Amino acid sequence: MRSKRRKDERTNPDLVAEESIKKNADLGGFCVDTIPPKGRGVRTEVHRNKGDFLLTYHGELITGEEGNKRELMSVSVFRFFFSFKGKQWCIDSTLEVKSGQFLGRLVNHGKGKEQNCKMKCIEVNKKPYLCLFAQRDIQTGEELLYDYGVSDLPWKSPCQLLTVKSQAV
Ligand SMILES: C[S@@+](CC[C@H](N)C(=O)[O-])C[C@H]1O[C@@H](n2cnc3c(N)ncnc32)[C@H](O)[C@@H]1O
Repeated sequence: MRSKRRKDERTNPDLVAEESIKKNADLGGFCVDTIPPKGRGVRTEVHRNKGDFLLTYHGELITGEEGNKRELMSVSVFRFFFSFKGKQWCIDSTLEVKSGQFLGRLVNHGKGKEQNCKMKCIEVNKKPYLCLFAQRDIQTGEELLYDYGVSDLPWKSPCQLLTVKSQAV
């Protein structure tokens, strides 16, 4: 009975995520790569099974209101807004010095067929944490991609495309 429980703890993705959060360290087996035109991105160095816990979106947990104030002062692509228990929250992962060794913040956006993982909020010690889980099996070397869930992605707007085009001429 006890050994079955231990096995469940090793394989239950939510418990693996909780352990990683408590250890304050990423799981191994991921690497950062430069993936034009996205900049840095994260690849898995080992095969991942559907449902596996992958990485946390590490950063400073602040209220949504505080996150909006910071956005007004300086826009950052490293602020993740979400709701938890009826309140708006933000994880601010802007500072490389504080969050730089954690790779979840570097995972790029992908939608539809290219998306292979999903961000989920889990509660640990009454606090919300954002965690990425595999949405399907992910092959060794694949880039991790999840849907940011935002409609106005700046690099997709016509304005941005025009700028890129005029620079290239
Ligand atoms: C949270 S950061 C991800 C890490 C980032 N690529 C870097 O090098 O620091 C989000 C930013 O990555 C870039 N990005 C993410 N997904 C992208 C995509 N599918 N196509 C182009 N750029 C993307 C955009 O510049 C976006 O503002």
